[in-house]
Amino acid sequence: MAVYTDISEEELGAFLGEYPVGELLSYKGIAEGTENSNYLLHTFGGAFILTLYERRVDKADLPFFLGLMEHLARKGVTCPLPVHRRDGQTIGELAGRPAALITFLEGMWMRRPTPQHCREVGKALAGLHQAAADFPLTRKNALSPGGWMHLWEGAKGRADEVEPGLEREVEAEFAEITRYWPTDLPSGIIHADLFPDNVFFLGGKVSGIIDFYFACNDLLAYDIATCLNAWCFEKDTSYNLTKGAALLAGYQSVRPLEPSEAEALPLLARGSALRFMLTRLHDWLTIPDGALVNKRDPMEYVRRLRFHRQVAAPTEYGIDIA
Ligand SMILES: Nc1ncnc2c1ncn2[C@@H]1O[C@H](COP(=O)(O)OP(=O)(O)OP(=O)(O)O)[C@@H](O)[C@H]1O
Ligand SMILES: N[C@@H](CCO)C(=O)O
Repeated sequence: MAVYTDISEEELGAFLGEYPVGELLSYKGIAEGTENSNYLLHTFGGAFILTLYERRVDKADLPFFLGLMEHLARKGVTCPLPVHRRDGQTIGELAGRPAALITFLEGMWMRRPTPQHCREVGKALAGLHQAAADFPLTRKNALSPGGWMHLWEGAKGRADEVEPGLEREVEAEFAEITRYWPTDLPSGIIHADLFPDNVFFLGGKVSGIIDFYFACNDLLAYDIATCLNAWCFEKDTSYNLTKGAALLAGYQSVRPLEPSEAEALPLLARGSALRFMLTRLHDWLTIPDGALVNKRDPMEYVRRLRFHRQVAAPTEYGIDIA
């Protein structure tokens, strides 16, 4: 459960007074997510999500994240819309935290995505890349190779607590991945965390995309690599080629990949696995046991890293190279 900050009915009522949403009817903490505190609210005006920004979110980035959601929604991507206060602002403050109110999206996230879901998410990702292309703000990816090193420096001394030998293994990965990391592929705004819990479905179709708090400017194909990691592995860490092929075909039905992007997939997938392993490792070592947060297992991503390391060609991900 990710509720780091408790709020009282009185302070919430006062906060909502600034918004044209009517009187508060009910609110409760949401038992999912890891990064921010989220509450589901019902008011006379409808259902909303209240987010209090914690830990990794820099307040200075909020205009980028919230502005991006408005931009995407205007372009037909179903994502939450930030609610404007009466003074026109979308960012307020509650319980000492920056806070925003966004619209509630209907739909369910898929605990067990099928190849058809993977195809739909591939299409949705390409649509997002296209819709975001003319968003005027930019944000550097804080979790690209420079940021990974920062996380690793803080965690490596204790990595062997998670699995003996992990420190040496990850050191070697860093050296390889950063040495060959591409910089000249098509870039734009990426979601950067498009995991199944951030994509809602209704009737087999994507009904909404949430959680833009890692969005940034980076390589478009890196976002695809993250989706392959998040959507196309089974519980036993076997890669599901049918799901991978469906996700890639879905993406390419909207935006065909350039040959250089397809070529880079194994390395991008490796880098993306390293990135999620590192944030998980950091959290694993720093969040106290018993905190009301789901700690995610870094080893799931170490195992993905090991898979990508032995991939010899992008076709092993199921990509159709014309
Ligand atoms: N606009 C929305 N409409 C409906 N439900 C939402 C919305 N935004 C968030 N939620 C719910 O809140 C949960 C947590 O939201 P979110 O993923 O943004 O949190 P987070 O702490 O950033 O999580 P993550 O670990 O994925 O980064 C979601 O899984 C979903 O159940
Ligand atoms: N999607 C991330 C957590 C939130 O950023 C993970 O599974 O590690």
